[in-house]
Amino acid sequence: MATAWESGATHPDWHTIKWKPSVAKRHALIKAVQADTNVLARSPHVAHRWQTRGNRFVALGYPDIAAGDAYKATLLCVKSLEYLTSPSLIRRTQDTHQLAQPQILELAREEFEANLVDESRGFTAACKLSKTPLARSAARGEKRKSRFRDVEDAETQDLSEIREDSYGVYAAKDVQAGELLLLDHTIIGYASGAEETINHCANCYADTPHPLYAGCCDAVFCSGTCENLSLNGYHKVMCGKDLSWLRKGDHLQWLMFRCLAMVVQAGVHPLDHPLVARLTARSSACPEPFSFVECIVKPLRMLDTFGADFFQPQYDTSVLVTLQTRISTNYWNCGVYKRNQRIRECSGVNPLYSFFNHSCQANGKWNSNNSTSIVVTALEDINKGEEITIAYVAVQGMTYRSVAKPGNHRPGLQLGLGDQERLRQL
Ligand SMILES: C[S@@+](CC[C@H](N)C(=O)[O-])C[C@H]1O[C@@H](n2cnc3c(N)ncnc32)[C@H](O)[C@@H]1O
Repeated sequence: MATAWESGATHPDWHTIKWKPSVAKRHALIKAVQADTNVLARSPHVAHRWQTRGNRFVALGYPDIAAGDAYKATLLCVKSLEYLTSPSLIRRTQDTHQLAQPQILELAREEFEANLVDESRGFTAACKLSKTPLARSAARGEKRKSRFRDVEDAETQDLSEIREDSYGVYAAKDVQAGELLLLDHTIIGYASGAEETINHCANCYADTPHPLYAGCCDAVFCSGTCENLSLNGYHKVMCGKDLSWLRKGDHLQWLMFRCLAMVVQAGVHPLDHPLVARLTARSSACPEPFSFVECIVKPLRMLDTFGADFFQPQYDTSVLVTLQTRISTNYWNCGVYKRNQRIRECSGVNPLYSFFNHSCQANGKWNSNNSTSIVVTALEDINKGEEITIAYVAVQGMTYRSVAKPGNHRPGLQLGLGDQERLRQL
């Protein structure tokens, strides 16, 4: 169009467009179209302007002209997506969600206090949650977002000078080398290679010789714990759905899948779910690669699969990207070997394990135990009140060690007979 559009040059098509505007509305639309046309002459590469003008043409009864504008808007969107999917792009995450929820901290504390407790046998919890000075140096110069704002930590008065919001796991009692410290099941887990076994637990992927049947589909579980975690956590929204489009072996994708199923089934804002709200945010100084398909297309398709309306504000792109970043900051991954053969690769985001800080001279050791459940044991005697750290990187390799076969453990890692018995029961 060389000049501003003029009404009357062509006739409206009221056969295709059923709704006729009032005279006043028509005048307003014509003025708006002329203004749009002038703006487009100056800035022709703004997709939404073409779309807006196209919508006005539809309302005025010119669907053919509107189609041309809509097509130009589409071409511009495709072009900008090509730019946005460029592999050189990285995400500088701004984790801006406010998590001022003291109850999240309280819940995590209660979970630590209840872990491995068996009053009839006199077993008490070995771990507790407290503020840590470890991340202070890492946080220096950067204002960290508070997840547990307004919480007075009475137990850590001696650390009152610590302002950063970083937590760690501490010994709740004196523990001995080799002692079992924590058993942490999770909803957010995945294992590749598990399909080769006859039966594997649909929640934690452990080999399951005595399966419990879900009833609704052919899923089986290794224990009542996993059955509860699955059915009450995420299974209902994914049961019977076609998942063939999800790539096998892509761990982060499957962790996101479980996480989204969990928040949809719970019907809460993804970042408010207690298992997400507790996760530490990634420092904005550590950007991540961006992939249009992985970060946007797949999560939206997952939400659609679960029957969620992804146009709702709680599924905004910034929320989904934050969720993904939280997962990638807190997930663990390890290969499982049997007679030097890699038989499985497991990964997960575990609700209690995610509070352990890293040390190259760790006093604790983690093992995924051929499933997505994490077992933490003491590598040395640890005094009550000492921080329990683990090595995030499994330098020694994660060899296949069944808890039922203590001979497979490295020297110093043997579980006591009582611990083996406890693990079998859990
Ligand atoms: C899995 S979380 C560990 C728990 C975390 N401190 C919290 O408050 O939830 C991992 C994050 O903790 C911090 N962290 C863990 N070990 C650390 C260490 N040795 N020094 C500094 N920061 C550490 C880093 O911010 C890391 O991204």
